[in-house]
Amino acid sequence: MASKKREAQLQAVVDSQSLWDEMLQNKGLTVIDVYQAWCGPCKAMQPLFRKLKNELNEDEILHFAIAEADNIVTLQPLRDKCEPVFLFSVNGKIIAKIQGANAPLVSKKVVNLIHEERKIAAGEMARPQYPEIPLVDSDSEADEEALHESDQESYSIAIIKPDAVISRKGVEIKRKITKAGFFIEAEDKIVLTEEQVVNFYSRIVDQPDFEEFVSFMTSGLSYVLVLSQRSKHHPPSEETEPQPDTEPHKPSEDQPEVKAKVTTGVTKKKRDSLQEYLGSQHESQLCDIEEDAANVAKFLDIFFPDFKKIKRMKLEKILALLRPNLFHERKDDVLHIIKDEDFKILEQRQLVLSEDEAQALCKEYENEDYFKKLIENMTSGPSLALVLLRDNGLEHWKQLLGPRTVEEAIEYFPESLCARFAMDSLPVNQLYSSDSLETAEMEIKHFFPLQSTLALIKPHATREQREKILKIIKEAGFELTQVKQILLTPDQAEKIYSKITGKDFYKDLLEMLSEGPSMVMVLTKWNAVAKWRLLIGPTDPEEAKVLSPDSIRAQFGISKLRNIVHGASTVYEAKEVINRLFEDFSSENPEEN
Ligand SMILES: Nc1ncnc2c1ncn2[C@@H]1O[C@H](COP(=O)(O)OP(=O)(O)OP(=O)(O)O)[C@@H](O)[C@H]1O
Repeated sequence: MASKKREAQLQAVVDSQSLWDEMLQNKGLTVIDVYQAWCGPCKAMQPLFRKLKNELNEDEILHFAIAEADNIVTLQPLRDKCEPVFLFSVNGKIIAKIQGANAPLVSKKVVNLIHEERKIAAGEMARPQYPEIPLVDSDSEADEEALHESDQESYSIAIIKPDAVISRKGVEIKRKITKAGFFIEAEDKIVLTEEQVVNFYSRIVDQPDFEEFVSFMTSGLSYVLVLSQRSKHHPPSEETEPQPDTEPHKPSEDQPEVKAKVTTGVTKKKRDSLQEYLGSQHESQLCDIEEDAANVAKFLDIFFPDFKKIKRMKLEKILALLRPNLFHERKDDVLHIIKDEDFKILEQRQLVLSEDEAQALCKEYENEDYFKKLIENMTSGPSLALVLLRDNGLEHWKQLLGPRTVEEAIEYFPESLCARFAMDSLPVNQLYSSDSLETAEMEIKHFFPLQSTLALIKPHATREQREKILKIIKEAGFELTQVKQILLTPDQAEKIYSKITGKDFYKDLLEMLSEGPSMVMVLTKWNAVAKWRLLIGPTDPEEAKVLSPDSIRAQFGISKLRNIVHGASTVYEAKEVINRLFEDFSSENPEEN
């Protein structure tokens, strides 16, 4: 397991066109790992490169480099490749290319080329006139590109509108869409911005009530879905055709099967029928579908800019834990490694484990004679629990950690975190990993239980400020569970502010709330009440600017009264207000439930 630092020593980092041009001045052979920013250089090949470097011992004529395709114009044709590409440059000329981490082939190529260089230097052979190879255009690559193109064409984008979401019909519509043979490739539950609505509905911008329509579309949560019908491996099957005016075929038990049944060959016909099909199901008013390939490509960029990247990934959420001694002594070192290894830390908390929790997390050691000592140690002080996200996260974390005992780690895997962070206090790995994704899910639910809070964007927020605040909310990892834009009545305001109705500024508060609609939201995440309070900052924006300059109130608040947002103060208050307020909202639309 190589750290980034060691990689950098072994391979020169080429991350700009000028460094690329400079690298081409190398004498002899340079083996270049061309990588994409989102997946990083190919770690699997690094032991091979290190071995070749040591065994061939030709530092003057054998060089290794990593080059990021996105930053180098010459490498443009290699952008967005999902497998690693290795280029072989001899005296500045790219003479060979190998796709995929094919260690035997790469090794053979390097050994042959270095033998040639040795013979040339010894005057035993003339330098072969290898042609410079093009970076693309092999048939297989052209095919791959075409395949990506056709993949893209087979997507459509659906928007399930706010009235459907608030009346809880969104889930039902999604079910009907999958029943009609579509696979939901990606989805998001968001409050659309004005720009997104204008873009998606550009064909109707000239209609007289368009402005009103935009207000409605930006007033609450919508679902945005990326749908596909493609399967490269199954022949067309008449059976799977949806029948717009009859009951559609039986839903598949699981979505991948739905995906596997349909084919590119029938895509167009089936796609044409989705809007019609939803019409026959009386849902077409609640859901709009875009199928035009050019528009779909544009909307993918708008709504899911990372769609292509994420689709190729296997993003996995895992629980990691630093046992008490490690947390106490070397927390920062471990956190640096976690970040260097491209894990995103979604949540983290210190906690003193109960005996039951410690026993559950140390189950793998329960038959060891040091088990009792281990449990004592685990419950003796705070541990650090983390929720981590990464492509192939579970496997990567396990590999980084190495074996379960220090003895084994030191003997066989000295670079593993188990060996590097070994401590006298315990013979076991100081870091914990869930053993499977299922366990990870259960552990995350246990250590990071979800909580909801009530939040409000006050009427004086401009549309632009509201959109920025919603973006901050999303980026902070809150799920927008419910959203309703509403002109709060004094009764409803009292439900939110029951604690302060006796204050002398309460009248002003009511007056301010009557100036226009507020955006009332339920936000959900671990520790949501406290996290939201932290994000909004102190009541007085002037104080917020000093104490918490990045907070929402510091950025957008005007005065104590017009401090842009509200948040419930306690978990109890949040629960009470959400129940009372949203009960109230649903009784406004009884026919919708
Ligand atoms: N001194 C004041 N003058 C004018 N308005 C005030 C004053 N203090 C509070 N408010 C208004 O009343 C709201 C509720 O006041 P509270 O004391 O509960 O503050 P808070 O808990 O920080 O804010 P919130 O409950 O809105 O999150 C504040 O958000 C603010 O709009």
